[in-house]
Amino acid sequence: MTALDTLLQGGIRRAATQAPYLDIVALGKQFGTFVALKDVSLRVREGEFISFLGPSGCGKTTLLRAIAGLDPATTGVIRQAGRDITGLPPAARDFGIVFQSYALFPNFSVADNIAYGLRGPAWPAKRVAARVAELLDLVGLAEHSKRYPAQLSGGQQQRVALARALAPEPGLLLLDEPLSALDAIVRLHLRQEIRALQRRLGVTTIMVTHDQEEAMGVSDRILVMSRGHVQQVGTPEEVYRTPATAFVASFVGRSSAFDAVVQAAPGTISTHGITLPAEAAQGMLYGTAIRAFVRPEDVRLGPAAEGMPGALPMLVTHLEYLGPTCRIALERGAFRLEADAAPDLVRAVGALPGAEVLSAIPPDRIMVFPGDE
Ligand SMILES: Nc1ncnc2c1ncn2[C@@H]1O[C@H](COP(=O)(O)OP(=O)(O)OP(=O)(O)O)[C@@H](O)[C@H]1O
Repeated sequence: MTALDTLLQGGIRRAATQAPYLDIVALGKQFGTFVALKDVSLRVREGEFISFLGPSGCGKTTLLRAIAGLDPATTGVIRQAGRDITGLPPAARDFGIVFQSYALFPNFSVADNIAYGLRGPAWPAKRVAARVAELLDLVGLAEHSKRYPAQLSGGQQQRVALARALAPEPGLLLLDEPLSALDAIVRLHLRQEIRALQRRLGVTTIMVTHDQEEAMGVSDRILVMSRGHVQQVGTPEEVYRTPATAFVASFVGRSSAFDAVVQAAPGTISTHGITLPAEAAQGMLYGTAIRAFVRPEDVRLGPAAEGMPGALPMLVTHLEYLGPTCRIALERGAFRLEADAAPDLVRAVGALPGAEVLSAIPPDRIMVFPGDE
């Protein structure tokens, strides 16, 4: 073993044994008979940025509110920094929170809004003033400290809300759809700012969002939820490339989905009379009904498809020019695929509506899941 190996192994051992900063164990939440969260477990490392992603009503906000103590869980345990906080009221917990609707005090100036939580003996006036000045700088609003919320744009108001949440130096920053009310450009800009700020401060952060691009763009890991269940927890690349369930494959990123059946030859599936090699089907029982997914950027066209197993001519039925790529709808009988290709390639292979192009899917790029999932 080299010195580097020893060092790496030591690091891995330390990471594996390090207690999580936030430890959520078998959390459940019921509203009457309605089960909003079921058996949710998650370990968040110190300094990590985690997003809760899922469709409307899946339980993301309920989970965030349980962590904050705003709506305590029915069952399960939550530990923060080794302390069992499950039964603690919000005021006894250590977090800052930002909501979608800025929730600023309209009759307080920007500076007073930020100072709002800085009370008690630990915060003499001088320290408050210094902390407010520091945060105004941090969120780029030093010149606006005397303004009132109504005199600020939506993005600026959300920066004030962020500064207010961070002011008491909480161990945990909770963001509940913080960007949803903003327009697309401000939204993109602010999400990058939030991430940069979070990295700089090293504050453990959880963000609720239903926008997958947002979650992919800023998170260390994403927790994907559906109907109160955790579907997968993984890095953006893991949830995109190796989704754990059919739900994750269809919810995260674009894909063409089709029903298929596992064939007798190992690693092959068939759909609408077409046989395709699919590595993921290897080891699955002959005759198993599956749901398959293919990402549009994985479809090979023209010369790139030549000689690939399963390559077949497909009819171009529709073409959308999107700037850097074109989105192409392909069809062969009832089998339909969506493909993304650079405009140059589209021109080179003549993939125009009405034309046929040779198309293929690399066998390792077909994601398959048992049909009843
Ligand atoms: N106080 C409540 N009483 C009854 N049901 C509730 C309550 N709060 C939430 N629910 C239900 O729990 C489920 C999860 O709600 P939650 O707000 O966590 O969803 P979400 O994933 O955050 O959705 P959205 O993105 O729309 O905010 C929903 O079906 C919702 O109707």
